[in-house]
Amino acid sequence: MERQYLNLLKEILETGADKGDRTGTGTRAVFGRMMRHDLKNGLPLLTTKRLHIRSIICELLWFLQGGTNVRYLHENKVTIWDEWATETGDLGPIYGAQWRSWEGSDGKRYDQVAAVIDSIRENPDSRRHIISAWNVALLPSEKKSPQDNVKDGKMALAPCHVMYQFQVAAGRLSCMMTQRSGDIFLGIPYNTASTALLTHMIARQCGLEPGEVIHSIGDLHLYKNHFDQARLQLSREPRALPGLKLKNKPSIFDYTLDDFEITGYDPHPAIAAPIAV
Ligand SMILES: Nc1nc(=O)c2c([nH]1)NC[C@@H]1CN(c3ccc(C(=O)N[C@@H](CCC(=O)O)C(=O)O)cc3)CN21
Ligand SMILES: O=c1ccn([C@H]2C[C@H](O)[C@@H](COP(=O)(O)O)O2)c(=O)[nH]1
Repeated sequence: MERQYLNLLKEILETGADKGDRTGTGTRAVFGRMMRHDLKNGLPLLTTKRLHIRSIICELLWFLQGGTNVRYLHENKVTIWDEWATETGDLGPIYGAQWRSWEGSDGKRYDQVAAVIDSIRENPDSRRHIISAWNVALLPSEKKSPQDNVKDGKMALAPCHVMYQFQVAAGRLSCMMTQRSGDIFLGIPYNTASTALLTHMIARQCGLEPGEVIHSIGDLHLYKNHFDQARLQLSREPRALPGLKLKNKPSIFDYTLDDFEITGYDPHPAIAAPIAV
């Protein structure tokens, strides 16, 4: 499980192509990789460094509420989106807006999360259980700052985790998440864990067992100022995966932080790294 992650980290360091990027930091990158995590083996949280699980859960709850302002994150002492927000805390129509209220050309608002739960319940065999954030009309300009994009009514950042596709088979719900761009040291561990939590939550709402999380990534990169941290992490041995105890709730939109209990998480210490803005 975690070996897949460590192997990708090693592959990028040893064989990746050096390339520039929007943030000006510089990266070493590969293109088109996949990790698979069977949720029956545990919650896919890294153990070779401690992850700040409260940030991951709160960010997911914020998306599920349709949140696009850092206010809710701040109320929970989560600061991971601060660098991209305007002075009023706004991030434009990012994930939360697209998941819960995608504006159609007919002027109607579409709740993709509620719709995907309905479709999984009513037509489990469908191959169209999808939540997409790639709303072309609202993509930001790479030539402008996140804050200027928000002022133009655009997203602060283009969606990275672009699409979630669910499949029901043999009573299990699996999710393939497609990510166009992945910061392997800081972003990817959050994205894998978040997708696993979302899969558990939707499975519970639909009376299904959680299946696999398949994480597919386009440009997968290690920022140049994360090389030493990556080497330190590669020197560590993975430990047993933690478990998740999730409360039952009438609706997926009723969850709060207290409804998640992570059991048996015994990671190596956290490794600090600067975020590329
Ligand atoms: N360059 C970059 N990488 C990302 O992963 C990323 C972005 N930008 N922009 C939008 C969001 C914000 N995300 C973030 C932002 C910060 C951390 C971070 O600094 N994590 C620390 C702990 C900090 C905390 O949770 O309070 C870590 O050690 O994991 C992680 C993901 C993921 N996304
Ligand atoms: O959930 C997320 C959000 C962002 N990232 C990373 C991937 C890139 O390093 C940057 C985004 O920059 P782009 O120039 O828009 O690709 O943020 C992530 O890994 N996970």
